[in-house]
Amino acid sequence: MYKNPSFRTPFDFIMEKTSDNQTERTPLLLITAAIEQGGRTMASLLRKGPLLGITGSAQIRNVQGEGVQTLDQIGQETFLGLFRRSRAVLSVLSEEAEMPEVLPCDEKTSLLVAMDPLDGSSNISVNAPIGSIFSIFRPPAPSSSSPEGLFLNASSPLLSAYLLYSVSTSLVLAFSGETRVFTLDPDTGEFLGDGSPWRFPDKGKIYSTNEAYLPRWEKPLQDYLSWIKKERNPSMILRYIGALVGDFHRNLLKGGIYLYPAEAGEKTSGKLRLLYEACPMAHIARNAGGIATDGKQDILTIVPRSVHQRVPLIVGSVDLVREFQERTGHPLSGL
Ligand SMILES: O=P(O)(O)OC[C@H]1O[C@](O)(COP(=O)(O)O)[C@@H](O)[C@@H]1O
Ligand SMILES: [Mg+2]
Repeated sequence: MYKNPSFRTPFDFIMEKTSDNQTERTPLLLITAAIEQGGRTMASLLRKGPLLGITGSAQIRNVQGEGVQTLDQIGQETFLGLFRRSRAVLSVLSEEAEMPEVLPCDEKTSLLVAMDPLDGSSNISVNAPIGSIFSIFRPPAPSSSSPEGLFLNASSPLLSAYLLYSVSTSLVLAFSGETRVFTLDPDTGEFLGDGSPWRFPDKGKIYSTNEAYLPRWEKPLQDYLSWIKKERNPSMILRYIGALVGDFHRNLLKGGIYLYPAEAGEKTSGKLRLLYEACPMAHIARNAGGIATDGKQDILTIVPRSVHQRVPLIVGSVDLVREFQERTGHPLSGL
């Protein structure tokens, strides 16, 4: 198969961006390689899906009380095993485990990984897009705190990534001021991209949200949705996949805004988890010229109170998120 010689790999990206940061180069390369390997494994399993009997429920509930799918478990074991073997990860926090797991590591500069190994679980059984999400943090100094303390005191992500398993498998990496998009070549196993930074396009017109929950939203949010539908000029269109990775990716490529706000009742802090869903998407958005907020505050400035903390998330193109903030009464300052 013809390979465009100008294609670049995640390895090239990290090498280029760490030319003046040799200390973190090795752990970042090892961690990125683990994410790529996990992506290849997951994509290859997903190609056969129901034929392998892996698209059903595992008949258990996770620490958050949510039903666990077989693929949630496979994702957890796959990525955890790869991070363990990398010996570059000090601790892994996962949606699928109550406490962060401390791993054996060689590197003096080992890093922290927070992950949602399988995002969009409800899409598995219907063969719709799903993903895996990662944020990589520097451990706080001194790094002798408890496993949870490591994550609660870490600063904003150093590198963020997601894998999207869909018509093809995409790997999106945000690091050092750039967001880059790579595609898995299933023949060679390489993730390849054109080497250019990705920016949210101007003038996006997509909004993505589960409108079924609108009756439980705060009034300013309901008014914003009503304004989008009846008055906004130019008008917008609704697209919702129901997997954060898929919805975010479409909006990143086409321009749009994703909303999962707080709700009255059970989801007073929203649904998405700060450290391994909202934070990585906020970091990827920021590196692509976008913004993320919980409605009042930039997601990247929120200091976590617990490792599985949930937050409302509004993320996307800068103009659309600013417009949302202005119309709901919390204009973002300094962004
Ligand atoms: O069904 P809802 O409430 O719209 O939820 C969809 C959201 O829930 C999630 O699926 C949560 O992900 P998990 O599969 O990792 O639990 C998000 O990816 C997605 O945006
Ligand atoms: Mg998720």
